[in-house]
Amino acid sequence: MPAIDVQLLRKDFKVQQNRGGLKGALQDLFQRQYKEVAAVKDISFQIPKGEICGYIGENGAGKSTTIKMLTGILVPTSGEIRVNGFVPYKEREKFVSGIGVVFGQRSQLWWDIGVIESFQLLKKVYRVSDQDFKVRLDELVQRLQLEDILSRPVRKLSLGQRMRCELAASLLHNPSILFLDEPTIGLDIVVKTEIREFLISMNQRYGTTILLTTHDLQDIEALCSRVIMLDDGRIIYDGGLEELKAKWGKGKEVFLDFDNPITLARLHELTAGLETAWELIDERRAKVLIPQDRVNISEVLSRVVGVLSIRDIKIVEINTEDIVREIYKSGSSNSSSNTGDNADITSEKEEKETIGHA
Ligand SMILES: Nc1ncnc2c1ncn2[C@@H]1O[C@H](COP(=O)(O)OP(=O)(O)OP(=O)(O)O)[C@@H](O)[C@H]1O
Repeated sequence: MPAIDVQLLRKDFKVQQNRGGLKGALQDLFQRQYKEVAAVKDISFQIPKGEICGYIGENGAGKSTTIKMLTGILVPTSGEIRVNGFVPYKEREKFVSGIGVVFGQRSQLWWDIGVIESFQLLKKVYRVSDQDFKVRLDELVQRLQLEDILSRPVRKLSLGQRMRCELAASLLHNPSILFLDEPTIGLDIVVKTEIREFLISMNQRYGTTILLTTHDLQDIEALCSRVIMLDDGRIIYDGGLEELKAKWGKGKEVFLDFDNPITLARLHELTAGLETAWELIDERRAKVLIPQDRVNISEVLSRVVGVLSIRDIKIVEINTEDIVREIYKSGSSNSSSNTGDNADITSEKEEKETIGHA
């Protein structure tokens, strides 16, 4: 039995429509008009036990709506869901004892009381025995370094401290499935890394199944062996991260610094017959885009390096951000949610280069 089994899952929302102008407002007062918005459109997927799966897509793609249905907060319009064998919005008590949920933007902890008191309340809610609670708490306190913050009220914690407490809270009852909605949002890189390491250790130690939505593709790279990508309520990719890269990736970009001035014509001449795209950066520097599936990178390099004197070489793998952006562009060409505004992603690209020297 898979941990999560979703068949033709759909959620339509009824949204109130406003007619314009005074006349429209008056009409609205007496007779409301509604339209249906399909947030999730008949999607199907299975997640086996012990898998960490990334659930990604642009704003408004339907990620949170799916998570809400999977955790029983929303009732689907149609379709089937089984999580741990349960229908999430039925059999609530049995169902919730097997899952943990963290919404990065919302807290499950009580704001004004000490963290430990929140934990004790959750112990009661989930009916965890004294002994299990102690063992579990000790482990979580140690792994998430909560020792010094346990007695503080949540409102006095930093975001990173709060998120570590949220994770502990979601795991106190030892659930086998963890749903995380943007768990690293707003956190600095150190805390992000700690949280990723913690999640990997939980997964390895207890076989915890994790479904994670994130806009942070580094989360995906660090954690997920599988990615489900949603666009406008539909799944447009479901598979491994490596296949995603191989399928959609454009290849490698190589930056070359030459000892002497160089021309485009000379570079084209040297790589004649190979499908490469050269660009001059300045008179001694050039970059070349090499499509991985069609051209062998060492062939290109040997033709150039053997002839011209090279000061430095930098190889940049077209990273997942770019690939995902490509997918968004092609996958959502009919979607109104695609803004095409990816400037911030582009600017990050250079920082995440993998640098190799030939
Ligand atoms: N309660 C609701 N009533 C009406 N429409 C809703 C409701 N919740 C979500 N929607 C709509 O459903 C669509 C999917 O929203 P959802 O929040 O699931 O997207 P998302 O992928 O989680 O986006 P984000 O990354 O911004 O959180 C959007 O068009 C949204 O406006």
